[in-house]
Amino acid sequence: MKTSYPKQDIKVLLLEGVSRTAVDTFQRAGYSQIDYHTKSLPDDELKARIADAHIIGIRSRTHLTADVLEHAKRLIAIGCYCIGTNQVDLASAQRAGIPVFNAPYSNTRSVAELVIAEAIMLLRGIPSKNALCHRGGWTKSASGSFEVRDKIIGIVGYGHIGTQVGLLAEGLGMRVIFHDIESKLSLGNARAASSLDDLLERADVVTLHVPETPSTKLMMGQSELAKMQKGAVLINASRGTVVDIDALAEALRKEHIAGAAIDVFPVEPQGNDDPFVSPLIGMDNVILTPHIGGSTLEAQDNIGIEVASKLVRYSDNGSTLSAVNFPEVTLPEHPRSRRLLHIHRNVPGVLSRINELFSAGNMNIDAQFLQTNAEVGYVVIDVSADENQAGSLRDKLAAIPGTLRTRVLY
Ligand SMILES: NC(=O)c1ccc[n+]([C@@H]2O[C@H](COP(=O)([O-])OP(=O)(O)OC[C@H]3O[C@@H](n4cnc5c(N)ncnc54)[C@H](O)[C@@H]3O)[C@@H](O)[C@H]2O)c1
Ligand SMILES: O=C(O)CC[C@@H](O)C(=O)O
Repeated sequence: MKTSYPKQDIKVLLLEGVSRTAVDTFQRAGYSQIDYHTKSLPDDELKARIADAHIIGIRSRTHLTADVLEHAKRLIAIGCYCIGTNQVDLASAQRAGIPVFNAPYSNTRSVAELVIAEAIMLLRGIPSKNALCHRGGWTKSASGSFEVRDKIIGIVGYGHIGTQVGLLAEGLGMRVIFHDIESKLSLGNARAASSLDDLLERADVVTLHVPETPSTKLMMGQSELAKMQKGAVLINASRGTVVDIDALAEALRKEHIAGAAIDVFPVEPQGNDDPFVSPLIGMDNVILTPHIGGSTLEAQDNIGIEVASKLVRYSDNGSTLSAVNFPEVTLPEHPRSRRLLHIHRNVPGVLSRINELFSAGNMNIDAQFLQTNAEVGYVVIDVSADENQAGSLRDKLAAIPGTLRTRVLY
């Protein structure tokens, strides 16, 4: 399909070693300018490269702050090749008329499998036994080792990952309780706890699956850790900001918490060559992993295709289905029409100004799609017009007060 801006001129910046399936997906769709990096970029370089990019793909290490987005003068879309989107200033992106896409389920199963494996390892006390064996020690004893069968797993955040963990845990004979701020359908025999405290007081394994938000920041602090049963274990594969890591280190030192598996940290290294620093280093009863909960080849390959396909679809067709910060519009193909995209601040009068423009030009609208949220309106207009008319329409649309962005797709 021919687009107003030739595809071969659309610059795609892919960072943090997203799967090569993303590159293949762009290439198959006719995009050839792909700037691929295996790492995240230092702030200065990120600002310099994003200034030129039309599409950017990142994982969790690249922070697209308001300041960085200020430099992104040509950017039309952002792809997070992961579930979490907390690393992007979603409100600033929206204000700039830039939709953000992610892969909401592609690594769910990978995280859930790791969590179950860690629950078994922690309840058996394997991390400490493993560490001691590596030092030439031998602790052949059942003391402090338990089956997971019939134990209670407490899931904090009963969303996509939390529910998968619950189902797998139930398959192992665990009893499942959960806490969520939303009312949730219990799967299998899972039961909602009456509160976070209730969950913490009852669970043998507490596992966290909440997003990074103001309400989850340090939600597991000193007092919450103290509410956990003595000898219980904690798993965090959500975000590093959710747990007060110093308080956790203290609870582990005091042996109130028997063990922990931590995949995410308040501060994570920028890349694989940078050092990892944490108060948990050296604790034998802690499994430390470098934010790889979702890092399986299956998950990463699927994420590469899923997010790249969403970006291609938006760039080629204007569809914003499943954007996380933007009005969602699913669009049919437009083989015989010019398609005009108009993104504006959601203030009164913009739509009537747009429609006035078309009636004044005596132009036939073949189809019109509109979706709004509190901040932004997204109108897509398919119109019978030649290339020049469409170009002049785009300029007139761009002049409407409140306009954030306009594009023409031919
Ligand atoms: N370690 C990894 O590699 C990895 C991989 C994937 C996802 N994650 C993280 O896991 C998080 C969860 O993923 P998901 O797909 O299950 O998300 P989700 O949106 O499906 O589920 C999150 C759940 O948490 C609930 N929640 C939000 N705030 C809460 C609060 N204060 N208290 C209790 N519940 C609350 C929500 O209502 C929702 O049900 C992601 O946001 C991401 O940060 C990490
Ligand atoms: O791949 C990543 O960097 C992040 C993985 C995970 O935290 C997610 O949010 O999906």
